[in-house]
Amino acid sequence: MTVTAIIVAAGRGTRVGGDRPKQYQPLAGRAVLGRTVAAFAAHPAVSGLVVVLHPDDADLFAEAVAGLDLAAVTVPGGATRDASVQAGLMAVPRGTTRVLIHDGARPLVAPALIDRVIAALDTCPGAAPALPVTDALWRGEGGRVLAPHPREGLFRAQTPQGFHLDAIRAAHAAHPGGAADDVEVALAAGLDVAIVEGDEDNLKITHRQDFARAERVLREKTMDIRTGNGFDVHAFCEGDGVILCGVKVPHDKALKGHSDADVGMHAVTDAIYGALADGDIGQHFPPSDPQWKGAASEIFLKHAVARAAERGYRIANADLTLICERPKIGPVAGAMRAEMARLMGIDLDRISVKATTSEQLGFTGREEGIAALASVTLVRP
Ligand SMILES: Nc1ccn([C@@H]2O[C@H](COP(=O)(O)OP(=O)(O)OP(=O)(O)O)[C@@H](O)[C@H]2O)c(=O)n1
Ligand SMILES: C[C@](O)(CO)[C@H](O)COP(=O)(O)O
Repeated sequence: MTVTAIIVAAGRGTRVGGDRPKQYQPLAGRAVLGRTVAAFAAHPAVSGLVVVLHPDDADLFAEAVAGLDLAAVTVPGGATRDASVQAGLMAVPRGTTRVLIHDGARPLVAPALIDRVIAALDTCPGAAPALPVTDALWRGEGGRVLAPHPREGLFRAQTPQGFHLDAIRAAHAAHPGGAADDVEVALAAGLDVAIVEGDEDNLKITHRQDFARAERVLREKTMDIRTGNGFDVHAFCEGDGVILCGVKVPHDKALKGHSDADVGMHAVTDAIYGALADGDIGQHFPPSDPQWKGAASEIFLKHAVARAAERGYRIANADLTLICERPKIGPVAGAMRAEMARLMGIDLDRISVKATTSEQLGFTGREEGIAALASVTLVRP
């Protein structure tokens, strides 16, 4: 079984309008047709690709698929959709036994939907995705409802519509033309067509507002949640206080470091870089660089927060644990949270600062320094 996808894209997109046909207009930064072609090119069960183009669109097509490693045949389409499908059917590579006929204007087709159509062709000469009609239906005229229309047994047809090649070629050859889709052509030839489960996201860009709908779907699909962790240690030295989370805490020692040695803020900063897979503080602010000597650590934190925002992430929450016998953190934890929330531009209930001793064990137990451990979650909606 060798499957070829035929993507029909020779229409003019008159209902959408614009300076170029809808399939060449950008959808979240990438041409509609570039997305459609990429979906089939990446599908492991699809070995051939035929794209049916309007004769005027060669340059637009080249631009739409630039950067894709594509082995596609392109052919000129006709004046109607079914004429374009017929042109595609004549151009499929030798050895093709099954074809998937798909609208170039349906860029959000999912691999699982393609799988369902291909699987159904094992037992039927035709298979197409569809969704049952769930709204009530009426017939209407002149802005008035004439009568309800029964919706039982009604489906909304989608593509790709799959067929055994010889059967659909013969069906198209015998059809007078004017069919809405290839299932209509197949049925006219007496072919059996299986209905497979469609997908609400597999919408067809038909009107201008469909771009906004498709962008919403894409945003949902690209939602990203990341977590990062950070760990830091600073040793005590002579002094009269430490800076923790931007708050000066009185103590009989200070923390030693190239910057202000704010161990808590460093751990949170590294957790943000970690979630972004974007290195660590030492990489962005090398200790060998004298300009960071004694620097306030909020410079580092604000840098990491800005890097996250640039990539479209917001900070969902940060959780910091300070490990030390002294100074006591409880009395100043509220002030630390408030300062961290201010610096990170997040609500107070998204930042936690807590502390533990190490039961007098290890270097923190011997009061040689403070350790800090942080987790951060980033969300890109
Ligand atoms: N002569 C045609 C007409 C349509 N199509 C393709 O068939 C698919 C479904 O058609 P439709 O959404 O109606 O696209 P257009 O014909 O371009 O839209 P309009 O009717 O608004 O002009 C589209 O991918 C379209 O490019 C085609 O290849 N050849
Ligand atoms: C083939 C099709 O996508 C099935 O829903 C649809 O019929 C083609 O688009 P058109 O707007 O009907 O031309």
